[in-house]
Amino acid sequence: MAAATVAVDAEYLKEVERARRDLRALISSKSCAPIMLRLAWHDAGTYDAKTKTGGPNGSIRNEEEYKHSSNNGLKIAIDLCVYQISVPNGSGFALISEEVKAKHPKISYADLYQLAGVVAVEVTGGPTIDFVAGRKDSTDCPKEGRLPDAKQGAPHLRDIFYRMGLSDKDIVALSGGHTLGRAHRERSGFEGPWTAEPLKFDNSYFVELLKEDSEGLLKLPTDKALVEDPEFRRYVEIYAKDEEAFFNDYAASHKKLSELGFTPP
Ligand SMILES: C=CC1=C(C)/C(=C/c2[nH]c(Cc3[nH]c(Cc4[nH]c(OC(C)(C)C)c(C)c4C=C)c(C)c3CCC(=O)O)c(CCC(=O)O)c2C)NC1=O
Ligand SMILES: [Fe+3]
Repeated sequence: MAAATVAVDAEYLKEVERARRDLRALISSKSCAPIMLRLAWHDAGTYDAKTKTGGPNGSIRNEEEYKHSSNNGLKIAIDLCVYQISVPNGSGFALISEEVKAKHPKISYADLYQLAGVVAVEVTGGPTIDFVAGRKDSTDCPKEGRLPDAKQGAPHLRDIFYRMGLSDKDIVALSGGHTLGRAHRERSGFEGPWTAEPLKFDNSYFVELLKEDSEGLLKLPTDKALVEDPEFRRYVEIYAKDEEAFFNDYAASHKKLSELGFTPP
């Protein structure tokens, strides 16, 4: 059963562009591009191509799903879709809460989270990613265990990403998203950034992968699998040498992941 879609008329598309502007302001002002990108992936990365369940449907906003241990920390990003504006009130400042979602009630959470992922890559200097609107929200939460386990290696990565309907090239390109952000011990048990500039979207993740370990920089077991497996390594070497090739492949894989199970209206 293909994922249901919301009616996308001219008004909906205008709302999407208004929300894109609000997300640019929010993500830039809060420097929260990495966690917003992770939120978009964790909503989409549950897709099962065989059963056509999970995928980018906003279900991660439900406590049952954001409480999964692989989603530790993501409630911060879910709540960041509510942003606060401080306004003078005579005796000081009052915080008013202006929910991006409340400002744009027509937009589904599913579209909002994927739009946030696209904007997060754009505002940190990454490639422009084509965004097609129309995802419908679902409250069906997949069982825990559909996202990859960082402690495993290449066979596990293939099991998880092939189940989504993605390829070896997608696995390597999407892992390049670790050019942004960092791991937090209290969330995943891992600690630290993957690159020297965790708020800059570039190909430095792949350059670091091909070097010896650098003090203070992280390599997950799943990251190391990308250089240990000869098929994955082919792409790592291309992306480390050619940032444009990485940007092109990343933009295509990002769009694919953000549209798993979704047939654009
Ligand atoms: C390919 C396998 C893969 C694994 C196992 C993975 C695991 C993973 N990713 C991140 C954080 C993490 N991940 C990501 C992008 C990301 N994540 C992700 O893997 C999925 C979703 C499939 C698991 C994809 C496909 C992408 C692609 C863009 C960002 C931007 C951050 C930093 C967030 C922050 O700074 O808070 C953490 C640390 C969480 C924390 O402690 O805050 C871990 C353990 N990321 C991976 O790529
Ligand atoms: Fe990750």
